[in-house]
Amino acid sequence: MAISEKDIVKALSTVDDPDLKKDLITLNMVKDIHIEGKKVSFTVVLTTPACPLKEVIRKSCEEAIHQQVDATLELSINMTADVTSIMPNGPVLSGVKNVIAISSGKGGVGKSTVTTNLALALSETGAKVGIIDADIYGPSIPTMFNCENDQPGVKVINGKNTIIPIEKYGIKLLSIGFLTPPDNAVVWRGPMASSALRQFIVDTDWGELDYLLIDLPPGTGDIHLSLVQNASVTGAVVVTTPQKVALADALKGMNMFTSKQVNVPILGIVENMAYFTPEELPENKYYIFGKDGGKLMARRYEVPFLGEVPIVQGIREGGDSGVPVTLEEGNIMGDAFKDIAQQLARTVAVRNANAGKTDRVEIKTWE
Ligand SMILES: Nc1ncnc2c1ncn2[C@@H]1O[C@H](COP(=O)(O)OP(=O)(O)OP(=O)(O)O)[C@@H](O)[C@H]1O
Repeated sequence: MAISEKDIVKALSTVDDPDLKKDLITLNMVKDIHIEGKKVSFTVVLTTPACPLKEVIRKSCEEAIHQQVDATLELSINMTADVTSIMPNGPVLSGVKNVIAISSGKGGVGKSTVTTNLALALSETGAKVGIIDADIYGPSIPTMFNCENDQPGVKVINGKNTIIPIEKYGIKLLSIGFLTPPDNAVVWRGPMASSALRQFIVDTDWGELDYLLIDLPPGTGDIHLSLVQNASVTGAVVVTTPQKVALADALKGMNMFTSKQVNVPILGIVENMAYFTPEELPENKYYIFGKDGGKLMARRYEVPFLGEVPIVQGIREGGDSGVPVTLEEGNIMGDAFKDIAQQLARTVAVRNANAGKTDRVEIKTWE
């Protein structure tokens, strides 16, 4: 008997996406089914190009069809990805699928290092990525991307002056640091900084992006408020070191995002400087700031733990030289960031599949 498209759909409706816990047909992930005699081809559209379960899903599709339809079919499965979004398609950031806040309670815990390397790791999987460096106290993204002397462009689009981000290593970038000379310490006042961030969000041509990462100042303040008022934020990543004082501050940050008025979900915790390890002796681990603080915090507050990064000289050097470790082929520290990026992309996909959009915040001040 000839095989029909219906038979294939029926078999694939028994295959679940392990993260999203629904079947591929319900999730509308199967496209372009073609049948020619014993040859069957179709495309599975995953929700993240970084999907570590790609091969598991492919195998499950093969098994389902061979077991339920015909064991002799010749299958050709094309695995692609289309990052999901819960952003409203309004005029603001209309081509941006996910806005992700990268935050920390304390300063100096490695928020910009994590933002930089996560952006590069996400981009390496094929995603389109941008960064807004909104850290008014120490905008370090231009240094980490070795573009301190670059200037974003301005173009008139639809009669309006529009900022064109600079592009480095395939990442679109804007930094509050581009607005001030590198050797000139400017004290950003709240309203001034908020208005700069607003321009980066509202008056910038970001084009099509899967992820726009926002490197926030440490703590909570006007910039955080400005972000959630101007953009619909997919979620926040909290970067912390394992010691008690950092964790206490990280918790305050988490509570701000999840407060009733702000209502931005926590996508997960990254534990940076989890331990010190000499690069030549990676099996030697020294827990100088304590052990597993971020992991335990994630467990306690029931938020995803995205991964840990040790203190390694190369990470600091990569940040200072403007060639982040993730760019270095075969660098095991780069692999740590790649794992975290995969986890983050998965968490975003799960969040988008299960929850509604985050509304922009209408409040004017924190309560
Ligand atoms: N895992 C790591 N190993 C080694 N050095 C690191 C690591 N993470 C961050 N650093 C270094 O620590 C310093 C502070 O990091 P970074 O600027 O990323 O922190 P931050 O939290 O963004 O700081 P700020 O509070 O100024 O925004 C930088 O010199 C960076 O290279």
